[in-house]
Amino acid sequence: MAVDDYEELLKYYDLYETIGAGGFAKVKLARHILTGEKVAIKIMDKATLGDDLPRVKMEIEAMKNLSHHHVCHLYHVIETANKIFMILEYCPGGELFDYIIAKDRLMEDEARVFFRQIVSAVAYVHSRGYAHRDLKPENLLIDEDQNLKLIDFGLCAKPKADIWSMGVLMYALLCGYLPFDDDNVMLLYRKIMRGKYEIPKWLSPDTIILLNQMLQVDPKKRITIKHLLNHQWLLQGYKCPVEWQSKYPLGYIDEDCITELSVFHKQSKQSMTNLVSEWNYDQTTATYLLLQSKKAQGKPVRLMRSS
Ligand SMILES: COc1cc(O)cc(Nc2ccc(C(=O)Nc3ccccc3)c(OCCC[NH3+])c2)c1
Repeated sequence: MAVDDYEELLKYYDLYETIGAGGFAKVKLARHILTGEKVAIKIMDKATLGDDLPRVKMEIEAMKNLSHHHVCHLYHVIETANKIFMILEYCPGGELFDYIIAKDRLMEDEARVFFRQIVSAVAYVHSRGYAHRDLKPENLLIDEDQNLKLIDFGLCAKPKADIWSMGVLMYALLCGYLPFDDDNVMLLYRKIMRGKYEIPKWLSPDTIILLNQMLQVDPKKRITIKHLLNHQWLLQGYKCPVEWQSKYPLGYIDEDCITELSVFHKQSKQSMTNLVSEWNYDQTTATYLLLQSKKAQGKPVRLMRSS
């Protein structure tokens, strides 16, 4: 019989339009019924995924270990006979890529605001023992407060390999095009390995120094994430180094959210705390994290009572 893969999803979420369709996934807008919060749902078909299924599992496992204000949050995972649904943080500002194109290129002080957020996210991801390995303007979304959120950990792995990509990102922010580009893959590869790139006249001396330190062909000569955090280019206009620690660390349990959940489910606070602390990335995890997000946005920490 035709198994309805959407049955469980539709218990908890109202689905709206498709906002993105990539290789083996599509992303739909949705609303979490109990909290009223908007979310993005990445929908994958297991048959279409084929050999990419392990990548998706790796990403989901990595996301369960990442909780940071500049990393897009995973709230809930639903797996059915044919589908995998990842319920993700809502980032309505679109891609950084489109933002740069729309403005042609960014001035240094605007680029610095974004780049500090990227360094913060990557330093946090590395501190958790992961490398993103696919850092590019398409994988940085803007949220409703003009803050960047790192997405798509489908290529993430344990070794660290992100510094060079951040050099390419910083160049793209300041120039509006890539430092190494060629339609012919072999010629592109040769340009990358030579490590030579055009320096437009509008780049400041400090900018050129930092780009050179990140785009070093020899990884041993490349600047480390630790030295990036308080590099003079990132400090200009700011007094403090880049803060990379998470504002709401993993496993943190918020009293107000537990209280609302225990009242709503007519459970004791202790049993509610125990259930949330299992972090099953099920409806309980989603409801708790979305309540926490409401609190962080200054919204009432309330669940919808069926009218
Ligand atoms: C960990 O976060 C991830 C992992 C991943 O594999 C994919 C995504 N993709 C996302 C997440 C959120 C959105 C989103 O909220 N978009 C949006 C919302 C309202 C208006 C416009 C866009 C997302 O959008 C994809 C289309 C953007 N070009 C992708 C996150």
